[in-house]
Parts: sequence; structure tokens; C-alpha cells
Amino acid sequence: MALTRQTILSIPKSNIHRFGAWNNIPPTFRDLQWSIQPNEAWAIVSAGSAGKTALFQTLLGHLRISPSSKSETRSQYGLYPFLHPHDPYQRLSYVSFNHRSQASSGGAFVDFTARYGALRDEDKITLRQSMFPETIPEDFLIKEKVYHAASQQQRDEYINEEEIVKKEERNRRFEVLVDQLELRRLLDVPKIALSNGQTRRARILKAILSNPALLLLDEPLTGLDVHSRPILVDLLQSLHVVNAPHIVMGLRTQDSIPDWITHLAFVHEDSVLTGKKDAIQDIIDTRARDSGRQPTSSAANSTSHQDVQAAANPSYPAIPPEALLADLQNATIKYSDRVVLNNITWQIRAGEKWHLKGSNGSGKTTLLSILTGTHPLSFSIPHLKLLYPNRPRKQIPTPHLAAQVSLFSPELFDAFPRRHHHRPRRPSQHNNKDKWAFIDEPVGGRVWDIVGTGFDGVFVESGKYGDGKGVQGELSDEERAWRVRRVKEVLEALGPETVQDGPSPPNEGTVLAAQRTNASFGQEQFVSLSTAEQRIVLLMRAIVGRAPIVILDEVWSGMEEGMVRAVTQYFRRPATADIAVDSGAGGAFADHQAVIVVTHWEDEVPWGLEEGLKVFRLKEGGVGTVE
Ligand SMILES: Nc1ncnc2c1ncn2[C@@H]1O[C@H](COP(=O)(O)OP(=O)(O)OP(=O)(O)O)[C@@H](O)[C@H]1O
Repeated sequence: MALTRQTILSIPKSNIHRFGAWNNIPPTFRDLQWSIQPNEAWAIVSAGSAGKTALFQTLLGHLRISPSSKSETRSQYGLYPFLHPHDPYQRLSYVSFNHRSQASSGGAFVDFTARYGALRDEDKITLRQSMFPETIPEDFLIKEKVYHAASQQQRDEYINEEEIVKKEERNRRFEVLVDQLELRRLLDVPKIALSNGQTRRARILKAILSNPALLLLDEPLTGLDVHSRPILVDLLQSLHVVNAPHIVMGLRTQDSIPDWITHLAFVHEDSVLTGKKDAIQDIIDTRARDSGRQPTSSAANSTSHQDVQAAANPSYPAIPPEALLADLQNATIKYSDRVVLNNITWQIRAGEKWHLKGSNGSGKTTLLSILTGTHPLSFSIPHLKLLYPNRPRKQIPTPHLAAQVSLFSPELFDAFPRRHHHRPRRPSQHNNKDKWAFIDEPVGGRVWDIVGTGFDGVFVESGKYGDGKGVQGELSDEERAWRVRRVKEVLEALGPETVQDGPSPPNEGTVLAAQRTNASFGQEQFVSLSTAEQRIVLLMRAIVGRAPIVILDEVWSGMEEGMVRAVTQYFRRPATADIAVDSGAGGAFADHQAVIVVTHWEDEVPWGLEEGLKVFRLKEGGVGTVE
């Protein structure tokens, strides 16, 4: 198609490299050629998050396009002819639900339970105030000196924005969108208190209000309930057809593609296939059929593995079949006039598999935070008994509870500390500078250590062997040996040799896919892993300790296709395989464990109703029932 002033994006045949990488290093993408016209609606599709993210990074100018824009082959309008002559970076908005928030990138642990109390003053900023900083009362800003600086910056940004869009126009759009996205009744709720799905809708609203010409949305539907998904898809379409803004969205291969999408960019390894939807969809389907291979790891198939499966955690008393592990009766939680949990009664027994269901904001995370003891009100619920043998929550020290009710959740993923060392680098002839420079390098936190933090439910690695110190005192030799065996088992079950998904776009500093083994993976730095791999490591952390109650909240979102397959297969492996000597083919869960899965996608639940899966559903008004 000919390039015109209206063309939105144009990348003539190019290789895409990371900045700083030589041209003779394999590029992230080879021979990428792509143009987007205003009447086309594009989605970027890839099996995992890494490929999609790299393509979005290319659009954001974070990767190097070769030949460069100075070359004759490039358009006179650059990457975004449509935005010309505006600064593309002012008119471009990128919202990704694939990444952890900036908040945790500094390495400090962000207290994700703060939302339940909203005790700190800066946590009281409401959704409305976050969108309209000028509505934050002046006396609040003066009192909160630290926050003042941030708010002032937001205010300045707001004023700058005003140069682009008239205030009235922004307000008018806000009024319409806030209803369409069903956020009105949440406007005066502290922003930090919003549920996962509510936060996602609010971020999309904010991005639209910033009036971009091009809105890049990565996985906008992940984490949204079945009711909200079509609402968002319709809204995006209505904006897109008038090109205000033009939208490019990222989807997983397993997501259904909205009808109004006309073109697809399919990322596979280092190639990007672009074209009309049907043609590219055919290619994706064919590839999916061909690659329907099963994980081929020693953990899945071989019988040579000599480890005896490590069933029960020797640190805790043996749990008899069907023992009551959680007994919650008549629990109510409300915030001023909003009842989030209304008289909830729920009993969970050893060996049970639960699917906790409910629309966005129905109280799932709140309910689980009572079981994990992280909700401050978990102490004041009259009847809450946990673990085996059953004891009132008040009598269980919180660290013991954290070790025995293990958790994976999007909030934990965001908050998990990733440490970087800000280290000075000597001036040298290589960096061509006479000044000292600072480089950020990852420190500590090998995968092995991070998985090991799961035994004690803590967030910092501890213990000489990276297997924790034990919350009940010094570990015995038997306990230590059990822990080491367990870390090996989960690495074996979910490490890169088992989870074969094709190589991700090469990241500088990471070990090449071909050289990786499940064992070597344990020695890699957690912070250098891709987002999807970090997820799988935190999943290993949640299951390593064979905690009596395992909570898996939105585990599959953000994982690569092959990972979803391997994890599901591992979860489905019968618990009885657990005691099989020298098979290495143990199940992810032993008979004495209860597992609670939270997902809005039915097909992600590893077990069916016919296999004994139980369903607990939360409804509007905070009512909860066993289905
Ligand atoms: N301080 C507060 N004031 C008012 N409402 C609050 C407060 N804290 C939490 N809420 C509300 O409690 C509800 C429960 O949120 P929760 O995170 O438990 O929902 P969820 O079912 O996990 O949702 P999602 O599917 O989006 O993750 C939300 O509607 C939230 O807005």
C-alpha cells in the first residue's frame, strides 16, 4: 500500500535490535515490514508475552530499527506519518497489563495489603483525584509534603495536557467514559482499594483521556470478567472507527479476536507476519496444530529420576484425608456503605480443588486475604479457624499462616521485590567517558533462592542454602533435605527444559535457550528473567512448600502458551504419583492439600466438575454460595 500522510505507521523492511547490540548479534526481529492505514484495525498476537512486548517496544522507540531513519529507504515521515508533525511520544499512549507496575522496580517491597486498610494518607487519594489532581484539597497537599511534589508534577502535567485538549472536552469525555466503563460508583473510593479488574478499567480510561492519537493496549482483556469484556471491546471499537484514538491491541493466541479487528501481526520467534486477519489466523491455527507437542521433560516422562517424591512437609503435622483446613462462618466486611462480603460461610477440606468465581470487584481477593491473614479484619471475624488442627486465626502467628497458606496473585507478582544494585563503574577507554558512570545490575535472588522463600512465606531470601530458615526455629537435617529435594522437584517440573515454547527474543545477559537446563535455571538471576518466566518462578514458590492451602489467583495471565500447557499438565497429574519411588513424575499437589484457583477464564481451570471441582461464587452485594 502506498505511503500517504494518513498512513499511521510505516516500517520499511528492517531488522530490529536492542540498543547497544551490534548488528552482527542476531536481531530481535528480522525483516520486519509493516504499515498501518487509518481504516485498518490491528492486533498483535503472540504465543507468549515476550514477542508482543518486544514489538510494542519497537513501536515505542525502545529498540533500534536498522537501517536507521536517516537511510534513504525510510519514509520522509518516519515511523508515524499520521502523527507528523506532532511529537509521536506526546501523542502515543501505551498501557500494558503484562508488566509489573513501576512501583516495585526500585526493589523495595510494596505492601500490597495496604489497600485493605487504606491507612496511610497518600493511600487515600481517590480514583477521581488521581484523574483530576486539581481536585486534591490544598490542605492535604500541604500536610503530605512528600506527596505534594508528586501531585504538583501531576498538576503540571495536567496543565500541559490542557494545551492539547480543552478542559471542557476532557470533562465531557470523562463523563461519558466513566459510565461506559462502569466506574462511576468507584470515583470516590481510594484508588488503591480498587480491585484488579476495576484498576485495569481505570487505567484504560486514564489513557484515553490523555488524548493520544495512537493507543497501544497490551492484553486489555486479561483479568476482566465476562461481563466487562464485551463492554470494553465495543468501547474500543467505537473509539477506533473514528480514529480517536487509533488502537493497536496485543492479544494472546488463545484469546478470541474481536470481530472488528481487520489485520493481525503475528510474532513468532524473530519474525513478524503481518496481513489480513483471516490469512494470518490460518497460519496461527496451522502452527498451533503442528506444535501440539507435549512437554518432553524428564519430569513428565522419564523414569530415570532417582529422587523419592517429597510428599508432606515434615515441619508440620500430617493431615488426614478430608480434614477441615479452613472454617469461615458468617464473615462480613464492609467499607462505610459498601458491603463487600456479606455473611460468608465457606469450609475448605484437605484434597479439595476449588474455583472461586465472581465478577470484578465482587470480593474474591478480599475473601482470600482473610484466609491468608493479610486482611486486618481477619483478626476480628468471630468464626475463622484455620489449618490443621483447626485453630482460631487469632491463635496462629501470622508468619506461620504465611508459610501454610501459600499464594500466587497479580498483586504479589507486582509487589515482589526485584533488587538491583546501583553500582559505580570506573571511567575507562571503553565507555569513552572521563566520568564515573553508574550501572544497574541485578544482585542476589537466584531462582533457587526465590523459590526457597516459599517455604517460610517470606519475601527475602534467607538461609545458607537458599531454602529458608524455618518459621518454627532451626531446621532439622530431615527438613533441610526435604526442602532441597522439593526445590529440585519444582524446577524439574516447570523449568525451561520442561516448558518448551520456542526461544523468546534474546535478552542481553540471559542464557541462550539452548544452553539452559532445569538445573541451570535455578542459578539464573530472577530479575533477568522475562516477565512470563518470573511468573512461573513465583508459581514454583507458591507450590514448593506443599502448604495445606494453596491459592492461585490469575496464575495463567501473562504466561507463554507452552507454560500454560506445562503448568496445567503438572497440576492435573494425580496426587498418587506423588509417592511413586524413582519416577520423578509426582503431581503438583499431594492429597492433603487444598487448592483454590481464581480465574475469569473457565477453560484455564485445570480440573472439571466431573473430577470433583467445587465452585464458590461471590455475587453482587457480597453474598457467597457453594454451587
Ligand atoms: N476502602 C474501600 N472503600 C470502598 N470500597 C472498597 C474499599 N476497599 C475495597 N473496596 C471494594 O471492595 C470490592 C472488592 O474488591 P476485590 O479486590 O476483593 O474484588 P475481586 O473480586 O478480587 O475483583 P477482580 O476480579 O477485579 O480482581 C471492590 O469493589 C472494591 O472497590
